[in-house]
Amino acid sequence: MDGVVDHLADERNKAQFDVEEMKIVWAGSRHVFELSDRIARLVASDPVFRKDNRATLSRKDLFKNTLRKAAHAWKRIIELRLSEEEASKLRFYVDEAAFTDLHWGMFVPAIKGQATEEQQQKWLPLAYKMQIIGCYAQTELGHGSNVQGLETTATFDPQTDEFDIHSPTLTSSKWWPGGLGKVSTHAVVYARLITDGQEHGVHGFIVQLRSLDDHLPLPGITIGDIGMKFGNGAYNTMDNGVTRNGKCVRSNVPRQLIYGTMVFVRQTIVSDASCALSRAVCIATRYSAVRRQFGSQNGGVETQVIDYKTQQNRLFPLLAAAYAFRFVGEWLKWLYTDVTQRLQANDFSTLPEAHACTAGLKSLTTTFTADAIEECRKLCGGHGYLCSSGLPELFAVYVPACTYEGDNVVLLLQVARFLMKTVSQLGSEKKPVGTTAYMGRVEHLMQCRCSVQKAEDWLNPNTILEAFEARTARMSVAVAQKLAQFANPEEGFLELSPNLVEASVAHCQLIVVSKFIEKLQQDIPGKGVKELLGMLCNIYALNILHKHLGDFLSTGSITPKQGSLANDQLRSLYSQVRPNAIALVDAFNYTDHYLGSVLGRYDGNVYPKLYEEAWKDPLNDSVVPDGYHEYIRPLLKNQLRNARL
Ligand SMILES: CC/C=C\C/C=C\C/C=C\C/C=C\CC/C=C/C(=O)SCCNC(=O)CCNC(=O)[C@H](O)C(C)(C)COP(=O)(O)OP(=O)(O)OC[C@H]1O[C@@H](n2cnc3c(N)ncnc32)[C@H](O)[C@@H]1OP(=O)(O)O
Ligand SMILES: Cc1cc2nc3c(=O)[nH]c(=O)nc-3n(C[C@H](O)[C@H](O)[C@H](O)COP(=O)(O)OP(=O)(O)OC[C@H]3O[C@@H](n4cnc5c(N)ncnc54)[C@H](O)[C@@H]3O)c2cc1C
Repeated sequence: MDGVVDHLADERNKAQFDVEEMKIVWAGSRHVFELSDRIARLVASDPVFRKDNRATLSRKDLFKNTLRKAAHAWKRIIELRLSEEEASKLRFYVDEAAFTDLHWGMFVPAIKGQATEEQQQKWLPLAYKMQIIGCYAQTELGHGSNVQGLETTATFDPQTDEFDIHSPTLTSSKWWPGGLGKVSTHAVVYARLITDGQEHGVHGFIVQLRSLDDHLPLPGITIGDIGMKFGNGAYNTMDNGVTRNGKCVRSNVPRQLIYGTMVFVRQTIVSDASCALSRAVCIATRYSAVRRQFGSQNGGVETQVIDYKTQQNRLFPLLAAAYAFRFVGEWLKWLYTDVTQRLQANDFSTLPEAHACTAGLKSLTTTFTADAIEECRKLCGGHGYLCSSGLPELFAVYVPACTYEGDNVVLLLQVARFLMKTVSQLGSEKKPVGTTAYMGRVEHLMQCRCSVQKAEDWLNPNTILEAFEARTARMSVAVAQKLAQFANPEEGFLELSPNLVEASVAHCQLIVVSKFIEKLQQDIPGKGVKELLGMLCNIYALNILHKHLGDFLSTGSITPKQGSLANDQLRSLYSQVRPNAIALVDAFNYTDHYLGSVLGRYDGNVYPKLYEEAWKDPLNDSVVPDGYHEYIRPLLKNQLRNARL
């Protein structure tokens, strides 16, 4: 900030905690913080990674620009001999959806998780050096959620020792895979395995799609892009593809491992939610401190909009959620690592819980984040609607996360199956463990009474936890009892699916709250850091309680009076967080390049920069617009009307 006026300096001076230490907590460790900081600055200072022109480029130019950036990123990774961790951070800060996301995020993990040793030795070195580019081709035109309904077949031909991959119908065309449309040379294709005329369910196969010499599709394969997607710029940097038919290599893995890639990617999506959410919150918080409306006395300064309680009530729960998702993401990473180690030792016992947690938390965090980005846009008033605020593009890129890698409702129904199974086993030998351990105390949770008598009582983590546990246990048991009344359980499951989804949401919210509380039990250094995190944890929990008051009241987990006290406590927490708001978003340590927002600039110098940015629009290249002579001038001169007379 040398030589630059910091319009937010007063705000930064108000902070009551050690921001530098909070940056370490947010990053996860000092090592990750230093590495991220170095790579973020490297990307920000490289003109090839400029991204402020995305909204005005045509699709073709946008796509070519993405190819250029991806090639440049790879060049820098090689030149600087970046480690895998550094390279992945570099792609993160380049911040442009591209085929490389799928290559590194799904193709490589699918081979690592599903291929045999021999296959890995063949394919991984090629993929690591980007001598082949891969994608993940599961979804078809006719089926996405219903993986077992995929129509593509892989028929083994013992004569040639090959699998014949066939898409027999239009609906069996692979449709959506990122990177498939224009770039990928290879794909992990999911198809129904057929040997000796017998079907063996859906398996993954590595298929070469394009020639490595001239990039043309191999014989029998038709490939293209599926067309423009939501939002200008945004996810249109990605080629999502359609393809039909093909020959392929082979695969032979246990069925459960086929699901492993989805568990892995869902886990990364939860961490990614905290990034997208924190980014939107950073923009809205800084702008809310800069923006002033009303309240001036005798010509004095007007009120910063961040000081309005309604603004705080909308903004601070989102800030709290960004931290909450960060910590639950950390925990989920640990869970995934643990389950992977067990799977390698042929222990599949924790896979159902890992599946339920990744599916449920992916659903919860992406739904919340997509809604929150839109809320942040509204929190920035009219200027939030400008592309230069960064929020429209962030929303357009982010919102498909509610659909890809599993539709969020379909995923919650998976959690519901897991929950109902857990409830049905209560009282048996099989004790609930991990995230469902609380169900082991179901008798207590069904009849316990919340002890809150005054607002401050809601600051006790055990009180919060018990209220959340009671709500979830009671909702789960109630829906399980209703299910038991159906002669056909599958019919009951369909009929009661809205209630089941609500119980799943409650369970996932409980996980997030409990992992935040667990985080606070760790040793967290730095003046005031733990205190601020404690406030955010309480805001996250009490805001959910307020928003889902109906659940808490109808299950009798709290009384109306206690609900009202929770709300009083929330308001008091907002006042305590307010002086720390700017420092709390500074702790994300985002560069202005990564934020990509005039409203969220670190220095808060919003108005001159908004003005400057507006002049850069191609529409302002000429003072008199194209089309004036054809369409405006005749109108003004009434020439058309005169001609008719
Ligand atoms: C810009 C990018 C930003 C961020 C991302 C960051 C990093 C990530 C990198 C790249 C991502 C980039 C872009 C996104 C790309 C998107 C890719 C995709 O979308 S790929 C396609 C994903 N498709 C799906 O997710 C399909 C959803 N459907 C399913 O998962 C399943 O089919 C479903 C669970 C719905 C199946 O239901 P059902 O028919 O009941 O089950 P089935 O018979 O198949 O199985 C029964 C049995 O298995 C259990 N099970 C199901 N799934 C899993 C699993 N994943 N793991 C473990 N176990 C599983 C199920 O519970 C059941 O068990 P029981 O018999 O009840 O014990
Ligand atoms: C940007 C983007 C990138 C993608 N990238 C890839 C990729 O790289 N590779 C790939 O293979 N796929 C990819 N996909 C596809 C994606 O995984 C699927 O779109 C997703 O799994 C949802 O499936 P669907 O489209 O079949 O939705 P549908 O299942 O058709 O959903 C339609 C509606 O039906 C509801 N519904 C469906 N089933 C049920 C049920 N059992 N009970 C209640 N409601 C139900 C859903 O909630 C939803 O409201 C991508 C999609 C997008 C948008």
